[in-house]
Amino acid sequence: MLLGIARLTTAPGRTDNSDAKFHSLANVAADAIITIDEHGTIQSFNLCAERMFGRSAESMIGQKLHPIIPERYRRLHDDGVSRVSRSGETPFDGETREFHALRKDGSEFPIELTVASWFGEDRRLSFIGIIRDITERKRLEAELRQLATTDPLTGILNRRRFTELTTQEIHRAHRLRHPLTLIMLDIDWFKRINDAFGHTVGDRVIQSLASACASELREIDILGRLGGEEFAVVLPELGASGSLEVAERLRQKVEGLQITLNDGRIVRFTCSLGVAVLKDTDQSPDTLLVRADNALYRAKRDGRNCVRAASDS
Ligand SMILES: Nc1nc2c(ncn2[C@@H]2O[C@H](COP(=O)(O)OP(=O)(O)OP(=O)(O)O)[C@@H](O)[C@H]2O)c(=O)[nH]1
Repeated sequence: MLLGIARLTTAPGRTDNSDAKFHSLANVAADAIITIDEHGTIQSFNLCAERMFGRSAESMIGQKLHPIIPERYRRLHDDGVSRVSRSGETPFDGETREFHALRKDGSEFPIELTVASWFGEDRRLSFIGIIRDITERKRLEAELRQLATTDPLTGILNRRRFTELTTQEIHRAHRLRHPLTLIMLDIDWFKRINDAFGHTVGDRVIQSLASACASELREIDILGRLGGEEFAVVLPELGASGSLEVAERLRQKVEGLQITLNDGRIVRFTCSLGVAVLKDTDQSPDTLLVRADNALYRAKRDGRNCVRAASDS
């Protein structure tokens, strides 16, 4: 749109002053607007750019853009400007892309940049960059991603994200012909804990179990809360015996946990675990989860606070 200013036709009987129009528009714009010549030298730097980068127009006009570009991208920028100037082709014209920019205090922030270019009356190429600070948008995106993937009570993966990552791991294990196992874990007599001590204490039990399990697992393991007092762990690269050992370690760890209430009472709890090994026929987490759930059911039936393997593991 701003590019069009240079080409605006003027109503009959009125004189045009494109420069004045450009500057008055640029200075009320909510985005930073910077123009550079074919050598990458700044020609104009609007008020919003001054605020965004913490630099005055006076100090920037006549300089290169380097002070507002993080050092690692400067070379790339210079090469891009000289390539475009040489060829006269402007591949990003009108496109909006995301980059990082630099404030005077050295802090980096994400921006969205739209570039347009035009040939002046002297046939020289100029560029205009419209820059939007997208820090807030990025923060909200990260927050949304966090909400969509984690369980708010424990901070571990929610069922949806656990299923997504497990699906990826299953495909990887099949492709590489590597082992993979899944453990299902369920707190024993959890309803009694809620009934005896209240929901808030029940929540603390769930939280302490989640963080205890997370601390026992490797970086590559996937821990998720499937719902209520039910959890699952995927152990890539581990076969039946290795995962039975991990499950037994988790069982002992949970058995050793305790929560001290304000009145000094101590709450202890246990969990039951079911282990299933990935088979060639498992194409999604569903069938693996069913076998682990059957093993978990046997652990409950066999008196709880124990580990059982799926019959074919
Ligand atoms: N405090 C709390 N309780 C929950 C939450 N989600 C589910 N529950 C409770 O978890 C309890 C699950 O009880 P059951 O499925 O009967 O199982 P259990 O009492 O653990 O018995 P077993 O699994 O057979 O050992 C129910 O009372 C639910 O209300 C939660 O987020 N917080």
